[in-house]
Amino acid sequence: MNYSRFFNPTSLARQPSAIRVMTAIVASGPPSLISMAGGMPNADLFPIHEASLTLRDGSVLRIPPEQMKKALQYSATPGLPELVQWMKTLQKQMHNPPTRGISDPQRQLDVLITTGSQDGICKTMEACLQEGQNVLLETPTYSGTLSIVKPMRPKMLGIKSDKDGLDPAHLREVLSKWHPSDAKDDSSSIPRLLYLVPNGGNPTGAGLTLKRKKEIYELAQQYDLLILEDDPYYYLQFNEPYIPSLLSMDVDGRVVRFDSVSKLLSGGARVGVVTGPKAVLERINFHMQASVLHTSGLAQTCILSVLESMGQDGLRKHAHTVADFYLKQRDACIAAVEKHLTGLAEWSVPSGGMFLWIRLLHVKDTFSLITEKARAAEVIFVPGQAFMIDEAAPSPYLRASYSLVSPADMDKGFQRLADLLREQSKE
Ligand SMILES: Cc1ncc(COP(=O)(O)O)c(CNc2cc3ccccc3n(O)c2=O)c1O
Repeated sequence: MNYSRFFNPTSLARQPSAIRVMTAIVASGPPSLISMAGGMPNADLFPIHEASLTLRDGSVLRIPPEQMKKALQYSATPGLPELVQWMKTLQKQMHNPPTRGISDPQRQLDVLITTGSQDGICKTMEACLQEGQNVLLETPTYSGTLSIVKPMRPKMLGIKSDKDGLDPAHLREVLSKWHPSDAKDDSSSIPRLLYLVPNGGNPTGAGLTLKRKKEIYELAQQYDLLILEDDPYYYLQFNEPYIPSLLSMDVDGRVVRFDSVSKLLSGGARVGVVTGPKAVLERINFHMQASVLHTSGLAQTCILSVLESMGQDGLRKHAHTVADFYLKQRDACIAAVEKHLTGLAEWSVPSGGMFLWIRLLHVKDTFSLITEKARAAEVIFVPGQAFMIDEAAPSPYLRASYSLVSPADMDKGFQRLADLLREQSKE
């Protein structure tokens, strides 16, 4: 793999920050090392001395003084070593990535803690994209990624998707404009990056089938694409066994995977996990050294304490409990739309995640309906335009999230939407 072809000049210009290099040396040095290098504050002066976390099951996790000192002090950019190691073990267990132990230092698998997977995606896009460059994005897709990508003004090539996720046939059709050999020509306009959400799609709730993942991976090999596998809903798949990830089939080191603790443990802790080839994670690491230095040590420590108390099996058990909750919520949501929107809208039943993607049958564009009339009727959704590459184009879609609302309120909410649609059709 020639990774340099994926990075823009700004990313290639990034070098290790001197301060972060010193921090790493101090952290790994012998106790006899006398360091007057890092401008670190004296942690003995920090007012927070220790903490305890009471979990819902009544157990109490202690963060003792020595661990609290580390949590409150500056720490390594890639993440607290113990948390990085925990995540490496989890990724091995869940995905068994083929690049885990390979000798090639560029392709060898690595793990990095970011401030939410959002920041991992952001820094990866900021390392790779250039104005006017072709980039492949599933469509519709996560509005947060579109807000990262659009200001960089690449040429966004939307790849169609359906209830089974991104359509490999359309990906093949779009790529057929080039020849695989163009990937060896630096001056070629051939796309180099593919972004997708494989499970519990946002906004669609769609899940990529294994067959499609294999086809997508083969196309990525043929055209030398880097695949950004944005997968915060992996553990919110409603069917088991989980469909194997693209990371699990990544023999080349071309998959950069984004996981998140947001849907299982805490969204506000802002802890994400990037897993992928060292050559790519190094670029993100250098960018973090210049931006945030590292993700909050306190947040990482709290998450690590919970994970260590759960263990890998406990986390999977917790994930099943969470997925079961969202499955019940999904079923209540489907019951409500079947009751109120049959004949007025159409939808596919989500295979994971927390979103239902609804197409209104007699509405050209949902934007004003939702932001004005639905709001007045005291029910709110997200208009489809938010998930489109061309946000100016009318969209008959809306995204409903069933994560927070009770089944009774879902029923009321869709009743209000149905009344609105019937009112509108009389106009
Ligand atoms: C596909 C995909 N990739 C990455 C992320 C970011 O996850 P994180 O940074 O690891 O927490 C997300 C989070 N999506 C949303 C978050 C959110 C937060 C407050 C309010 C609304 C929100 N809505 O609507 C969302 O869709 C996602 O869906």
